[in-house]
Amino acid sequence: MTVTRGLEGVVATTSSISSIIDDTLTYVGYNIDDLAVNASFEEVIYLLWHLKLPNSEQLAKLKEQLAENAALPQGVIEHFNMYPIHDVHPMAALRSAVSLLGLYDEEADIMDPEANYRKAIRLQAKMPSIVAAFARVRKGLEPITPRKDLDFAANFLYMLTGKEPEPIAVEAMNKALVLHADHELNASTFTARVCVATLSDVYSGITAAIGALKGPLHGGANEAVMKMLTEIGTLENVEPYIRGKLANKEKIMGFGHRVYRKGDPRAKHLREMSKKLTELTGQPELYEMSVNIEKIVTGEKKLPPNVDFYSASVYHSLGIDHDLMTPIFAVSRVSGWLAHILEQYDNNRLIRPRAEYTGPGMQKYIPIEQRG
Ligand SMILES: CC(=O)SCCNC(=O)CCNC(=O)[C@H](O)C(C)(C)COP(=O)(O)OP(=O)(O)OC[C@H]1O[C@@H](n2cnc3c(N)ncnc32)[C@H](O)[C@@H]1OP(=O)(O)O
Ligand SMILES: O=C([O-])CC(=O)C(=O)O
Repeated sequence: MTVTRGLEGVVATTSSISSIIDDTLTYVGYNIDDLAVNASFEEVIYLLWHLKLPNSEQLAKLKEQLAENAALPQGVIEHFNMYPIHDVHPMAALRSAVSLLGLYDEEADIMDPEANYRKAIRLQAKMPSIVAAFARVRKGLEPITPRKDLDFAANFLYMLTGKEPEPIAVEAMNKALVLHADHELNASTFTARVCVATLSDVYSGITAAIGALKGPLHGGANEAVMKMLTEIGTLENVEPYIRGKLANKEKIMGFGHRVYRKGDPRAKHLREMSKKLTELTGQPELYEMSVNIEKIVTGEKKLPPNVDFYSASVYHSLGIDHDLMTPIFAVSRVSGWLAHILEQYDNNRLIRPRAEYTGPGMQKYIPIEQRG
């Protein structure tokens, strides 16, 4: 048996959704650089689910479907008050809420493609409502009813804050959502595909994927980057802090990638936004600290920043609570997870690799009273 730890380089499926070839990321053949500058998040959702960009009518219909399905069942909102411990992480709340949402969906276990597409719409529409509602309920605030006249990015910011967002904030959120939407067979997408390849339901697949995204080696890295920036605190402290971590062989969050070697093409868009937004909010040192960290880590370790590095200062500049950064990633990535789930159902095969056994050889059962 050949063991490939972490399945590095293993090609486990075919997919028409997104590709990473020679450090270039495309969604259905469209370069991410093109989409980041030109596309709305709703267009990207349509692209990932239908493998083509929508015309105006198709886009209008999708927007209407998302708006119609954004409201949450009251029970999902109420369950946030039932958690036995106080400081529940919003990713844990999101994971639980999505699982609970499945109990409200009469079609949850209906497996035909039309029913699965309807569930995709409901989940995509409700994920931002869950994140925003939890963010408010935990502070003792009322959740905000989603608005049907706002686009996805604007409505999400509106539900978080209760205020109609500035155009620059909407532009930044839309771009961040576009950049995070899909990424070939990353850990959470693979998790979703493994789950539904048993012919389990869409809600189970998304719940499992949220669990995988939560970890700091994956989506959880954006919150970890913000924690690091907060700990560093000043521009002068960057050098000793980062060099100290590297000397201790600790990982610097937001750097490195399993697939990219020269660099993550999404990072430059987030770097640009970080520069603009930190200047606008009067915190340019946050961007300067980030740039200095990048200089040291690329110089010492030849590791470029990934998507999570500059997204931290972007979301911070938008006034977003630091522990909501990974849930925002999930609000975007659910579009990709759903695309992959629909693709998996369409041409399913159980995903079941092997493990090379390294435990003890054959043993004989010893009755408990004879064991030492
Ligand atoms: C959306 C996303 O999921 S993007 C990734 C988000 N995650 C992070 O930013 C967390 C920090 N980065 C990492 O942990 C890794 O780079 C990963 C998990 C992303 C990729 O990991 P892998 O492909 O498994 O690489 P692995 O962890 O084996 O690293 C290879 C070498 O580079 C080093 N390295 C990798 N990333 C880092 C880092 N961020 N800081 C310091 N050293 C690093 C490792 O220590 C290792 O060194 P060694 O060979 O001397 O032991
Ligand atoms: O592809 C990966 O391994 C992680 C990543 O960058 C993503 O999911 O966006």
